[in-house]
Amino acid sequence: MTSSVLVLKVGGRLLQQSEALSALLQVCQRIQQQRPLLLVHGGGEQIEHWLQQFQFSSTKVDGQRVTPAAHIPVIAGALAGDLNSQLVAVAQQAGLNAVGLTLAAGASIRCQIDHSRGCVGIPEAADKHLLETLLAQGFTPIMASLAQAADGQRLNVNADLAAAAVARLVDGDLVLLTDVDGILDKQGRLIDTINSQQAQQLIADGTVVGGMRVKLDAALSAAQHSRRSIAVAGWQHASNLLRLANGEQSGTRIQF
Ligand SMILES: Nc1ncnc2c1ncn2[C@@H]1O[C@H](COP(=O)(O)OP(=O)(O)O)[C@@H](O)[C@H]1O
Ligand SMILES: CC(=O)N[C@@H](CCC(=O)OP(=O)(O)O)C(=O)O
Repeated sequence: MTSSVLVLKVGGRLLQQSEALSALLQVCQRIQQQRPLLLVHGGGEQIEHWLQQFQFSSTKVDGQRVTPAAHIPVIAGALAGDLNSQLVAVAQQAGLNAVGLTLAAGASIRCQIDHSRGCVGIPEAADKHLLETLLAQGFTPIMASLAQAADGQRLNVNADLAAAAVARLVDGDLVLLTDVDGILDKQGRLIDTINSQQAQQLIADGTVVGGMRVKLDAALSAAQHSRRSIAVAGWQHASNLLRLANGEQSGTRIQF
């Protein structure tokens, strides 16, 4: 049994699949009996939908959303309001003592502003006191990928980068769950392991693009920093997560 924290990132598409979500959170509840668990979530598709409802058009550059200040109330409503409270509710139904937070809670994560994209944060580990306190008391923090700058400006943060910063903060193992089985090669076959050189090649030759490119960057920097491998795996089969939590292989392992 390991006592290191498991940091699990889930994206917006999982939150639209109620059966898969509740199956996954039941597995989370079993894992939480063995080791501290923390969730970080995104919600890219829901943000897209909410922005359209408010007649805003939105673009991404290299997998990350360009975020004018006028979009922030809508994004905060989607991420920290609707999705976070939904995830907390499902987690509590599964028996977890879940606490909904943003990255800004307890000044856990601080951000530089990515001025090229507007109100977007580049997250860094900052203060672990709040998360360590919650984890030590058996709570399961569930963090929405919304942060703030030093001047209090709220910032939209890519959830994979957010999860990597949180994993660094709590010195945890990082699992990035997504809607595909892992990172696929040009023929659509699952790649078992990727090292730093292979990652650069997969990005340079256009095999890994968009959201998966951000995920691979996040995983690589987390692996290099923690000197541990990082998993990118699918959420479709909740048993995958149990295997990963037990140190077994599932999906793609990003090596340092
Ligand atoms: N080489 C690749 N292997 C797998 N998925 C890829 C690859 N390149 C791009 N993608 C895309 O990345 C998506 C996952 O990233 P993203 O949409 O950001 O998901 P999430 O919401 O889980 O973070 C996949 O659904 C797929 O369309
Ligand atoms: C800056 C940036 O790109 N922020 C993301 C935050 C949500 C996210 O990352 O959601 P998924 O995990 O579902 O992709 C966005 O606005 O889509």
